[in-house]
Amino acid sequence: MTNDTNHYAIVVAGGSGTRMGTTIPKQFLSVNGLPILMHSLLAFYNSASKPQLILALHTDFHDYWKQLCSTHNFDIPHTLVSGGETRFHSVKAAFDIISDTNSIIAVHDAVRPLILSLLIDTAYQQAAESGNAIVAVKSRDSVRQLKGDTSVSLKRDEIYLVQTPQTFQYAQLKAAYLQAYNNAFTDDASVVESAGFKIHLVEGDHQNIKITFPEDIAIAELILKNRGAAGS
Ligand SMILES: Nc1ccn([C@@H]2O[C@H](COP(=O)(O)OP(=O)(O)OP(=O)(O)O)[C@@H](O)[C@H]2O)c(=O)n1
Ligand SMILES: C[C@](O)(CO)[C@H](O)COP(=O)(O)O
Repeated sequence: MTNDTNHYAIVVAGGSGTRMGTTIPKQFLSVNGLPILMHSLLAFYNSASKPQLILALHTDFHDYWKQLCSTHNFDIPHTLVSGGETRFHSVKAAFDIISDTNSIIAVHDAVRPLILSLLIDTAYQQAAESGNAIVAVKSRDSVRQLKGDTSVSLKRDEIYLVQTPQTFQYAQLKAAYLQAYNNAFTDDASVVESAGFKIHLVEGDHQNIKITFPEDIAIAELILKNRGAAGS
């Protein structure tokens, strides 16, 4: 990678949030007075890597998003694309508008609003060196794997729980997202691995939670409050 490598961030927000169970998809819910999705975009905007932002949103919510931006005076530059049927299809739709083959691209769940800008920068740096960088944390719990009607203990030091951002050199994502969709693709690392690339983990942050269930909103607010108190 050369010094003129450009950074992009694909923020995927095309889901419907069925497990959250709210009328409005969870990425629009408020955490500390700001929609979850805006926290995520701000983390990338405030990073030293200064990526160009691409936001994948279901077409039905484009006007709603524009209204929210106006309400919150949210004027961070970003390109809006239409999300797809699954996360895979949303990532693909966003990736398809990138033509810069010398770029490094981070893919991030809009619903991980607590991502730290410093970790984003580490991920871009590591992807520049290794081809990709997948943010993940070591399991803090003991882990067992079901095997038929019994279970076996696994070495927890060898178990990583995968988060986002997941960051890649352009060529890896290009090859990966040419593949047909497979429901074993639960994240970008699984898609890129299936295209034949070795996956590189970088140490993540246990506070980089994914907002999935209602209680996650309260947890996120508490973490932000503690961060604010620590910074004051
Ligand atoms: N068709 C889809 C499905 C998911 N996502 C995004 O992928 C991220 C992780 O997905 P998840 O937490 O599973 O979100 P939902 O699919 O919305 O949630 P649920 O599975 O509970 O319906 C979210 O930011 C979500 O908006 C997306 O961009 N397009
Ligand atoms: C991409 C991801 O957030 C990594 O942990 C996760 O795989 C998304 O899974 P979900 O089933 O869409 O919540």
